[in-house]
Amino acid sequence: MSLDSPSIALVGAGAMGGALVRGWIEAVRKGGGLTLTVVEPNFDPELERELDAVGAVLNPPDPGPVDVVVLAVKPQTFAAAAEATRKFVGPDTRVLSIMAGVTIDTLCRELNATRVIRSVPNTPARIGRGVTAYVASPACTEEDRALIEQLLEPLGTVEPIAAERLMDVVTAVSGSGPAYVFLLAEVLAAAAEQEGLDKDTAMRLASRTVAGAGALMLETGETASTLRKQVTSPGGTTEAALDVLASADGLGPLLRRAVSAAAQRSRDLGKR
Ligand SMILES: NC(=O)C1=CN([C@@H]2O[C@H](COP(=O)(O)OP(=O)(O)OC[C@H]3O[C@@H](n4cnc5c(N)ncnc54)[C@H](O)[C@@H]3O)[C@@H](O)[C@H]2O)C=CC1
Ligand SMILES: O=C(O)[C@@H]1CCC=N1
Repeated sequence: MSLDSPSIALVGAGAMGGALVRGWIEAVRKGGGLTLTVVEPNFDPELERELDAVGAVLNPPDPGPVDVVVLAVKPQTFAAAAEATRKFVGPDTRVLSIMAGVTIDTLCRELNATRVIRSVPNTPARIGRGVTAYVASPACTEEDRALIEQLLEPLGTVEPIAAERLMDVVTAVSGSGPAYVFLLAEVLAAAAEQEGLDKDTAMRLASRTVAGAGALMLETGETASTLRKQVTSPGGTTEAALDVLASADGLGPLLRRAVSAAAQRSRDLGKR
């Protein structure tokens, strides 16, 4: 998809803000344009070069209120960043936040905004394979939602969420979720080492297994449950392992506690 030449002010361009910029660069390559103001002490010079190469306007003088303000600083930094952000917000500006926990109410109040979208991307966005969930304030129009989806689509799939109260669990599942999967690869490799494999072979086998299983699920469209059953021969090795993982103190209750802790942290971040 191309970009309909929006003017954007991006506040914070680290891992996730940088991924957004990379996605927009790819979109502009396909057509349209972009006027981008970046508020970031350490903006990646490679992104500056790429923006220039696709003909985007970077850091125009006196940008004033823009079409979209994107907040991609840490939630703990928001209060400090808010003051410098207000000058980009006018009556027609949409505010798109990717900050964990920060509520639509807080964003409206701190930025004098009404058309606010709170979203949760995840790190596979770096390769366009992320999933971004979002919820819009009541003042947002259909056009606002369409514009925001256009800005998020380069990151991967986009999921509208029905109610803001669900954004904490969304953050705990898809926002933080990649870390759980990477941890799975790490602990699988550690277990392999304990059973006698050398460190490098263990890590290669574990990471290819996690990556291959994820790709299989994505590319076949089959459910996780179906694919799990395909691996599990009656009386076989997988069954022996799953008896442990699915036990009363196994992976299910453990992840239930982990997701609950992450959702609670998201709520707490919103109270600061
Ligand atoms: N990393 C992840 O997996 C996800 C992160 N998020 C949210 O995305 C936001 C950004 O996270 P990351 O990109 O991972 O963090 P990051 O630390 O990579 O990026 C934050 C950037 O903000 C910049 N910054 C700090 N103070 C600033 C200020 N006053 N004005 C402008 N820029 C300032 C920093 O230099 C840094 O580059 C966070 O709010 C986080 O909750 C949401 C979903 C997933
Ligand atoms: O850990 C965090 O707070 C952020 C939000 C979701 C993923 N990373």
